[in-house]
Amino acid sequence: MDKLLVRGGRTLNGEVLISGAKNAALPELCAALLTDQPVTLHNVPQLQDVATMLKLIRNMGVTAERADDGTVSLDAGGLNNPEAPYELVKTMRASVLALGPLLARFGHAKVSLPGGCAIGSRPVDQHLKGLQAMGAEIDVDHGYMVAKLGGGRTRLKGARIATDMVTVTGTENFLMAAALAEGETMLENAAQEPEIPDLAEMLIAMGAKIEGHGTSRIHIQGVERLHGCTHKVVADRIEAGTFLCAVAATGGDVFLRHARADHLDAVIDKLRDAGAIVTANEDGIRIQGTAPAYEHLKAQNFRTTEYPGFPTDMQAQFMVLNAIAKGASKVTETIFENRFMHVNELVRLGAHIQIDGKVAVLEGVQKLSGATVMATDLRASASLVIAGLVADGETLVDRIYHLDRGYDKMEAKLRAIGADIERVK
Ligand SMILES: CC(=O)N[C@H]1[C@@H](OP(=O)(O)OP(=O)(O)OC[C@H]2O[C@@H](n3ccc(=O)[nH]c3=O)[C@H](O)[C@@H]2O)O[C@H](CO)[C@@H](O)[C@@H]1O
Ligand SMILES: C=C(OP(=O)(O)O)C(=O)O
Repeated sequence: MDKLLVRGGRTLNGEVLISGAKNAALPELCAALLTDQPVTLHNVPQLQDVATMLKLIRNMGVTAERADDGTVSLDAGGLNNPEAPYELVKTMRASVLALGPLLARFGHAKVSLPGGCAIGSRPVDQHLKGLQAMGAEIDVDHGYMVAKLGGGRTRLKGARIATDMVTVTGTENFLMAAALAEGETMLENAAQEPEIPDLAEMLIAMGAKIEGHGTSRIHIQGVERLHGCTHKVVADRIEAGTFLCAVAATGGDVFLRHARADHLDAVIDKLRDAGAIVTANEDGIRIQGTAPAYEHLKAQNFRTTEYPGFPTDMQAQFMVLNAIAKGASKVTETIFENRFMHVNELVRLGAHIQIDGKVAVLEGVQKLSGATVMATDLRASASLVIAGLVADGETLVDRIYHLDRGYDKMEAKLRAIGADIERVK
């Protein structure tokens, strides 16, 4: 099993090219299932999750080709097996995004329940509730969501859907389903994460009628057919945020080309409050920091919330900064019930952190010391890599298959800006 060996103590300098967003590419690959015409996606990141999603849709009968420049050409004209088997779904929760499009185009679908994962139980009850409001009959049978249209219908019907909480993939499933439904759909309490408007723009390019995307109320007027399109996947704000935290931690001067500062306001505000220098233009974001963090950064309290609040997907990475910055801080996780799995590993590196329910209480330390640590989920893995970059001596991060699920060539990008990091068996 691959591991990452990091030797800490180097500052980072230079330029990093930020890839397309995992959390936009995955729903957008599923959106191609809505039409029998060719769809081309540019800027698709090279990730394990994308490989899994391509496997999943090819298994349905979709033709999907990937070029080295990040272009993926899809043709769901021959889709004849609207099914997502457990073997593929179990490694990637985003497979639930196949349900809305399959149901909308074929009137039936069979998608394995994704199950829980390290960060929490992650139920899909809201997805089911919303699709049922649109006229779907969904049974859970032998671990599968078996969905069909009820009442002799040939298409889903528009509906008003108000979810109990803000759900990102739920909003995406409803957007895709409603695009081909009969009549109007109003999504209340919709997610506003930048990946939602990016998906909506792709659907509009396919002929969908959508208004209000990027706000909490999205209106969709269903159409009978969608056509092919070409779309460029938005830049990955979480990859960019991860590099921002890495450079703030190690010190240095790095430009993140293609990163969107307007998608990272909450994180950039906290970085500036901590003492890092962050500037941005339309080409990307520049961060400048000075080592050691303990002398130049002030720890920040923060609380994860839905966009535009502080993203839960940045909580673990920013926590490393608090662990090595001067002062006490509190980090509150409000989205997932079990997203502090990195804390014990950071403590093994010398961090002072205690967990009290949803709150992690930290006291900054002057230095971390390298050790073997275990990655438990995607962003926890990234936080351990950042910790390794500043720790004394060698840090070996085990189980990095979690990292490979969502970061495009992370160690190569870090090495190019001066990190001492290598992949070992
Ligand atoms: C592929 C993708 O885009 N993943 C992102 C997406 O996950 P995902 O879309 O799975 O996360 P949600 O926004 O749905 O989850 C938010 C909260 O709602 C709960 N919930 C959600 C749906 C439901 O039917 N029932 C329910 O109880 C979840 O357990 C969680 O506590 O948004 C999360 C929150 O920003 C991010 O961490 C993930 O990186
Ligand atoms: C939790 C994440 O992803 P997923 O929803 O794919 O598990 C993430 O990107 O941090």
